[in-house]
Amino acid sequence: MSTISEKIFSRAAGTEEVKANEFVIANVDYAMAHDGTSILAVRSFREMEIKNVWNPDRIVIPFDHLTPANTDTTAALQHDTREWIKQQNIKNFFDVGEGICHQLLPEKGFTLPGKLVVGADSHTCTYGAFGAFGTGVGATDMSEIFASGKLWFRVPESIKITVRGKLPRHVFAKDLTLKIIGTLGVAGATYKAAEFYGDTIEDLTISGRMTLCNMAIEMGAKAGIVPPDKKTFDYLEGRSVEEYEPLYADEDASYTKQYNFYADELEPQIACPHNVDNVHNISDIPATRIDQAFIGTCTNGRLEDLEAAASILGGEKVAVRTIVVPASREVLLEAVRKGVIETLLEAGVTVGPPGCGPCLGGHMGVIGKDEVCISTANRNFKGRMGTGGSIYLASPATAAASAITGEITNPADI
Ligand SMILES: CC(C)[C@H](C(=O)O)[C@@H](O)C(=O)O
Ligand code: SF4
Repeated sequence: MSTISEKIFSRAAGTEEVKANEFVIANVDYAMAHDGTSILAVRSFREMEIKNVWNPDRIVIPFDHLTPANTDTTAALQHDTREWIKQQNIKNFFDVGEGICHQLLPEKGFTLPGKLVVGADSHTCTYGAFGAFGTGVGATDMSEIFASGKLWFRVPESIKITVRGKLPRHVFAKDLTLKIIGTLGVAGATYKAAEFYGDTIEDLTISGRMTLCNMAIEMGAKAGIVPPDKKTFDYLEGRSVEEYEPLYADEDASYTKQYNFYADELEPQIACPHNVDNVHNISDIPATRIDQAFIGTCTNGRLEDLEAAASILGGEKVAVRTIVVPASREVLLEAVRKGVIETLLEAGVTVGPPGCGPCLGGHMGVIGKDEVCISTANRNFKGRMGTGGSIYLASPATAAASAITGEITNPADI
């Protein structure tokens, strides 16, 4: 009678049947740090005066947050980290332009069902879309993993979220995700593992499941997990770096809470400033002008997202500056091959290099103090994209529709 998380931790800790709330020391299957956090993890690793990392092949480092470097300070720090990566013989290093960590680890086959993947980034929970236990830690914890390959955990309790029905036209995984977070609240799943079930979840594409699991942390969850199925195995075919064994919850697994959602009547959702759980039906939002639209990030920067935007923007012109940042080189290449980028460029969109782009306000689309941005990202905290400004979170289709009119707009109205 175990949940998926209990099973993964039993395997990773090499103990029989660990239960929620037990403390374990787990072997980490893959460890990830990006340019922002590897710098700090390396600093603390050096302070430990340990010579070599535990296993260079199990460490993955994408440079995505401030790439290409925005200042000479950033450039110098990145240079130092690159040197350390070379010296440690870490081959899984993805430099400028390869893409966002949470897109690259799945594409490169590191996020496998039943595995424990820990990242020095809060949205590491994205990997639950593949039936892995993916979770974020701070840079100091990451340096411990670099050194030993292990980390202690309190095995989380689990909640069960079941979604039934068919998402209407113009309503996407992002809208469902916002609905769930709006209902549970930013602390509604604190330190819980959220397992997702139901025909709506089964119908979601891999990309949609990644959007859903990506935002699990926004309701406080330690992980968000979709049980792996044929779609998962098909995606991983030809990508997975090693064998894996999918793990599923037992029928009588114990959940501290169960929630039910219905997709049939859902309309596009908007998370209004300045909290991710300030979620409303788009029809309840008063006329709101925008200055910028941003489509990208580890939440919504995949091919399917760019296609959804292009299907709205095709033959139209944007009324406000509109920035599209593909989540990875693979996404960008596919979007070029399929003519999606051409459609976006013709509509007046600015396309940036794969990476986080302006998501956390570092560069390439920071907003002014009184400006309003509609964004497909996962956070709308005050100051997230600049010292001031307001951020409305939405799906790529809603962001694209709003870019055309210059105010928050339901894609059904275009
Ligand atoms: C910079 C990094 C530590 C941070 C995170 O952990 O999430 C960033 O990716 C974010 O989205 O705010
Ligand atoms: S795209 Fe945004 S949310 Fe995702 S890892 Fe980068 S900064 Fe964080």
